[in-house]
Order: sequence, then C-alpha cells, then structure tokens
Amino acid sequence: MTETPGIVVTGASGRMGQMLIKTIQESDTAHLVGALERPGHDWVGRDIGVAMGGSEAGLLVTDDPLEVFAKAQAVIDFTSPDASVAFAGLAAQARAVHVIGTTGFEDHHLAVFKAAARHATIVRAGNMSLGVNLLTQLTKKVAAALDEDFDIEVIEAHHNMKVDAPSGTALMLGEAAAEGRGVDLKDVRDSGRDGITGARKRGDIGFTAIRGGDIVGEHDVLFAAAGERIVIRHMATDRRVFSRGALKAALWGQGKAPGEYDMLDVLGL
Ligand SMILES: NC(=O)C1=CN([C@@H]2O[C@H](COP(=O)(O)OP(=O)(O)OC[C@H]3O[C@@H](n4cnc5c(N)ncnc54)[C@H](OP(=O)(O)O)[C@@H]3O)[C@@H](O)[C@H]2O)C=CC1
Ligand SMILES: O=C(O)C1=N[C@H](C(=O)O)C[C@H](O)C1
Repeated sequence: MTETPGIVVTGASGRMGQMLIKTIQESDTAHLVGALERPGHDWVGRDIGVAMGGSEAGLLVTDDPLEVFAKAQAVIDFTSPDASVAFAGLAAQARAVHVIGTTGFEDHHLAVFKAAARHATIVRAGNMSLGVNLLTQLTKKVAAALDEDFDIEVIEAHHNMKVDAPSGTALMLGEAAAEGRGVDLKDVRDSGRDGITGARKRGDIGFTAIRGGDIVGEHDVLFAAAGERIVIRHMATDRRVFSRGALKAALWGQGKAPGEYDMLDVLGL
C-alpha cells in the first residue's frame, strides 16, 4: 500500500488551522504529520487532538518549522503575511508544496513568493473555494461584456476578528473585473470612502468592507448602471469550503514543476 502525502498545518490553533486539521483527519487521501504554532503559544507541546477539544491524536503541536517541514510533502499555511513569507523559504528548503491561503499581502511579500517559486511549488489564492474561483471567471466575463456605464463595486462582509481589508477574495474579484475591462486595478481601485469624496469617478472599481459577528465570508460584485443592476454573489457559510480546497491544492501540487500556481490551475477553470 502506498502512503498518502503527509501534510503540516501552520497556525494550528487558528480558525482555519483547526478546520484544516479536521479536514485532513477526515480524509483518506492525506495524513497529518505536523501541527505548528508560534513559539510561546500555549498549544506547543500539547497533543493536537486534545488541544482542539477532542480525543488524543498522537501528534504534539510544535514550534519548530524546520523539523516538521522535513517530514512533509505539503505545508498548508493560513497564518499572517510575515509568517507565510518565512515559511516559503523553509518549505522550499524541505521540497514541500506550499499552499498559501493567507491574505493581506503587500508587494514586498509577493516579491518573495515570486522569487521562491523559481525553485519551489507554491499554490496561493485569497480564496480556496470552488464557488469564489468560479465567480472570478463570471466577473471577468460580465465586466468584459459591459462598458463603463456600469459602475463596478465589490462589497465584502466578514467576522469581527478579520484583520485585513479589503479581503483577499474582494481583491481577486476586483482583479478579475479589471482584467475583463482591460485595465490595471492599481489605476482604478477606490477603497475606503469617507468624508467629502466627490462624485464617483467613471471607470473606478470600488471596495466596501463590512465587519461583524461570525460572518464566514460574503462577496458581491455589483454592476450598477442607470435603470438596472446586476449582482453576482457568493456566500460561504462553512470554512470547510476553504479547507477542502486547500487540501485539494496540496494533493494537486505533488510532482508539479516549481512555480506559483493558483486555484484556477488546481480546479482547471
Ligand atoms: N484563502 C482562503 O480560502 C482563506 C483565507 N483565510 C486567511 O487565512 C488567514 C488566517 O485566518 P484565520 O484562521 O481566520 O485567522 P486566525 O487568527 O484564527 O489564525 C491564524 C493563526 O496563525 C498563527 N500564526 C501567526 N503567525 C504565526 C507564526 N509565525 N508561526 C506559527 N503560527 C502563526 C496565529 O497564532 P497567534 O494566535 O498566536 O497569532 C493563529 O493561530 C487570514 O489571512 C485569512 O484572511 C481565511 C479563510 C479562507
Ligand atoms: O479571514 C477570513 O475569514 C477569510 N479570508 C479570506 C479573504 O480575505 O478573502 C477568504 C474568506 O473570505 C474568509
């Protein structure tokens, strides 16, 4: 019998970390070889199953990425921008596929992934669900079909613990709309309106972020013209849609040539 790929989950105690661990434990296509938390975290040294409130899993949470990455075929990483950048170098060294779900990156972080992908296999997406990735394609098509008489607005809603805005998904959808329209998002992005903003600039792509309660993740792309509106909507109600997508990406990445891939590659969209 051939062994399934071994996976390390970083940020093991996080909302996504715990969901990823459950998804891997439920799967018969992969197995968990490591659960990583930052040094000083109170889960370090504890059994991961017990720390998550269940039964013993026989695997202790570690704070040593090098030691666990060396045992893994893939690292699934939903943490923070600086942590993901640090893990990229270590995953490349261990020759493990690095699946990055973290959002909130700035250009200097993205440059590190681009450089690492010369030698490493990275799959990175601000949203790992099938639904959202399909939505990016629909958004691109609709934006390409409509002219600037239609104002494009991306509206997102998330739980009150989210630290970045606009969400990674909102930016993916904005990029898709810009691509459909044949413009660079950097030139037309309008985020965070407040005060006397003046009238909306024709051709801009606007972003609005709502934060509250336990909203898992909701995204609307609004195309608004005089007399009619089109809304394309995705609503995530369960984080499993992200963890299942991430596991799919980790398996898809096995044996792939070095490069930076996204979920469109994984899903064949
Ligand atoms: N691409 C996608 O499909 C999705 C992406 N996300 C993104 O994933 C990220 C995490 O989200 P979420 O799980 O809700 O956030 P959480 O804050 O619940 O989890 C993040 C975890 O990462 C840990 N962490 C941070 N830095 C390090 C480090 N250096 N070493 C080890 N662990 C570290 C945190 O530990 P500590 O608490 O000690 O800081 C925490 O446990 C966000 O960027 C979010 O936007 C979320 C859902 C879906
Ligand atoms: O932080 C979250 O929770 C989520 N983050 C991702 C994003 O920034 O788009 C994906 C999902 O919407 C949940």
